[in-house]
Amino acid sequence: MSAQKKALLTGVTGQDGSYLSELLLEKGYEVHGIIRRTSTFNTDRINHIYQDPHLSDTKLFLHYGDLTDGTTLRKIIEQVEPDEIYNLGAQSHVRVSFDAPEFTVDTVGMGTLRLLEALRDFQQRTGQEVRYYQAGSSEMFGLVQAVPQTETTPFYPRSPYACAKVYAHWQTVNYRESYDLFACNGILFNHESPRRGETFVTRKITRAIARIVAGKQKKLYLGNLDAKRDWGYAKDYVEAMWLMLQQEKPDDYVVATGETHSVREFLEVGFEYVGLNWQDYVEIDPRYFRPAEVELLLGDPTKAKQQLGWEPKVTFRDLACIMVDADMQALGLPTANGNTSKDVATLREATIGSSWG
Ligand SMILES: Nc1nc2c(ncn2[C@@H]2O[C@H](COP(=O)(O)OP(=O)(O)O[C@H]3O[C@H](CO)[C@@H](O)[C@H](O)[C@@H]3O)[C@@H](O)[C@H]2O)c(=O)[nH]1
Repeated sequence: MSAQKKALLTGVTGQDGSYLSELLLEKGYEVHGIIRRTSTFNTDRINHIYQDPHLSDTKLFLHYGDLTDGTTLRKIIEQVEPDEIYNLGAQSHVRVSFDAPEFTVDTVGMGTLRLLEALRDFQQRTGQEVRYYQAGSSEMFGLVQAVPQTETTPFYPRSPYACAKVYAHWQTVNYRESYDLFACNGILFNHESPRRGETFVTRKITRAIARIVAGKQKKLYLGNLDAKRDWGYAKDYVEAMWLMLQQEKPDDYVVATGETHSVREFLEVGFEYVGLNWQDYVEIDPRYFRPAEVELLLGDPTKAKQQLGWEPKVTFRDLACIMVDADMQALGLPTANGNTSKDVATLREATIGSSWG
């Protein structure tokens, strides 16, 4: 292993990729991210940590590639020789996965297999250990089998996205057991932040609140308000990813807060925070319903707490308020009273992030 650790991330331009890159850079890593070529810039979330690669102290490097392109993944691994790989890339929108199932499964399912194969070959050929983190999802639990959900709760996926995540999960377990790879699955429950893509429900709500306050929007159209999620703060969650790869043995962990709240409750907290009544603004549009819905997610993070020493730090209410404040600030509005200004200051840097879908 080189003196300075090197990490390779897929999904580096996403919410989690940007927070994880910051964390790894703080820890002295050299960070390599794989980005997709797009006709418009897609690096908003990492622009603040990106430096000109010609500078001698550059620590963040970007490589063009894609989870659908195994040859390039191999080339990048050969070139970077990473100590750790974090597979965060995906078509990650559950609703969109019903519209684009093949693409979703190709990136999420086959993409994971391509990466694991490339990693296995590299490790076997060079003898260098590469630790692997697989971004698993609480969506894998799908139709409720038991609550709270733990590492041993059976999966019952309810979307093309979730089916592909289950496939990726078991491939990761299989590669660990078959080839003695240090490969971990993080089963992460929903995690949000001001960098969340605008089409996920929390950010859709907080962005709409700010736009309503600014007079730029009159209505907010949503789907199922009864769905319940275990919502945590993304910055807390990337720490758990890193911790998993620092253990003596590879294993799988649930990462969650242990609390569940409905979409309706998120609306209540967010609108109330700016002194508005959500019922005056929200309308239901069936286009946002899903062919099959996951009604209830509630995780039990006991194993992560005990074995990783990991704790979620941001509560449900604080999370909603942090996100509202950040969206207010992005529109040049004063933030509402009562929020922790430290969090807003830390988060102001990146109220961006457009995920399509
Ligand atoms: N996106 C969206 N969701 C809505 C809306 N109205 C209601 N919802 C409901 O809000 C819940 C949360 O939806 P999302 O924020 O889109 O997230 P998700 O489907 O739970 O998936 C997210 O979390 C997973 C981990 O559990 C991740 O794996 C996945 O990639 C994604 O980040 C779902 O039950 C959805 O039906 C809407 O207008 N838009």
